[in-house]
Amino acid sequence: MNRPERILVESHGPKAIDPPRGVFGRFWRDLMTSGGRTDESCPDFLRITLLNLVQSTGVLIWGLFLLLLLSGVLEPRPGRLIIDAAGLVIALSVIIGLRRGISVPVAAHVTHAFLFLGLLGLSFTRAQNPLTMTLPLIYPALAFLLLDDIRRGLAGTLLMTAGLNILLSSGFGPNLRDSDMLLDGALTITVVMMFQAAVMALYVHHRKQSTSLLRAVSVQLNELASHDPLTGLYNRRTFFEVLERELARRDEDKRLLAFLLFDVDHFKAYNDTYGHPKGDELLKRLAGIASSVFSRGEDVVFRLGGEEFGVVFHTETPEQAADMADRLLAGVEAMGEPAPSGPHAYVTVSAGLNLMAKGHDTTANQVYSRADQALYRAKQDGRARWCHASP
Ligand SMILES: Nc1nc2c(ncn2[C@@H]2O[C@H](COP(=O)(O)OP(=O)(O)OP(=O)(O)O)[C@@H](O)[C@H]2O)c(=O)[nH]1
Repeated sequence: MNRPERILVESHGPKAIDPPRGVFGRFWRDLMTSGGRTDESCPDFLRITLLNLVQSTGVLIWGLFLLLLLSGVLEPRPGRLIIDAAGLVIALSVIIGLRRGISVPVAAHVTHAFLFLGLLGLSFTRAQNPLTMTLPLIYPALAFLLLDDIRRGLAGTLLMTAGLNILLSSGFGPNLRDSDMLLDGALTITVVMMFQAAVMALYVHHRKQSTSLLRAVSVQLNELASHDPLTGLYNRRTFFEVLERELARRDEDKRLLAFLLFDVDHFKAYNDTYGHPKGDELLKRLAGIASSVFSRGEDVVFRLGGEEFGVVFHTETPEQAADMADRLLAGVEAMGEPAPSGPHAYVTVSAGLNLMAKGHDTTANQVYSRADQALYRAKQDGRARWCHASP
């Protein structure tokens, strides 16, 4: 079967989203969708939402610290103030940047780097606090989701695990004098992180599987939407897409663009005489004959409906196009299928040939309709013949 170079059947459209209720609901939606720049149909929606979530939590935490530092509840040491201000500026920059459309990977890398350094810094400075020791446990999952990359997620996990184990064994961490607790702590962190890594790997594996399943389904849907199920040829819908594309690039090509429309003669009588299943069989055989006559890479054969077929092809000269039409008609007759009625012994087809002159036939509809008029003339003139579309 002939194939056009590229046929895409796409369908998209944003999903309807319930309008958020209340001032807080609207604020939250506005924050998470980067000021309405994204919605659930956006491929990076989850990642952008996560980035907004991490960074808005950052704004809250850094803001609270700033208040505590400025109000004197916490000692406002210059180092603390600098780190706090930097955290606040980065968190706000990422949130505003996402609203303005900065690239998601950039926002993700900035967030990830800050998270990594922050958690590592916390582990060093607050290692005595058991709660701090649990914070890095959330790191691998966040790193993985933010970077959307299993290799980096795993590398980060290993780094963090190694770092924490070195920390613990070098004298930081809770119950430092109790070597059993030390070992327990290191083991727990290692096991938990490895478990997270395993879960991530599993998740990625399943996601890959479902992605390839989705791809296969979409290929099948594309096939169904673009092909005629009886003959396996491209259908009418694809015909118009292909023809529009060929018309658009006609000027770049020195060759002639041609369209041959053909239709079985007395097909109703054939069905009535031999039965509908035999009629179907005949249509399939005709599809095979047309595909073998028009078998060059760029030739495309379509079933346009009922017993009507079309071929879009290129030729060097009008004579060559006429020769192709002759070969198709002769090929059908040579099949030797007994005709149900009419003057011909065997089943025949009639056709209209439209050589799309440059400057004429600017739309696929015009091309089709002029070929259809030529086909009509061929039928009027006694069938089993083809006519040129009048210029
Ligand atoms: N077996 C079969 N018949 C079909 C199919 N689609 C359309 N037909 C039949 O094709 C016949 C077309 O009849 P007409 O339009 O009168 O054309 P015709 O009998 O070929 O007459 P001319 O084209 O003037 O020679 C109708 O009887 C349709 O039922 C199909 O998929 N399978």
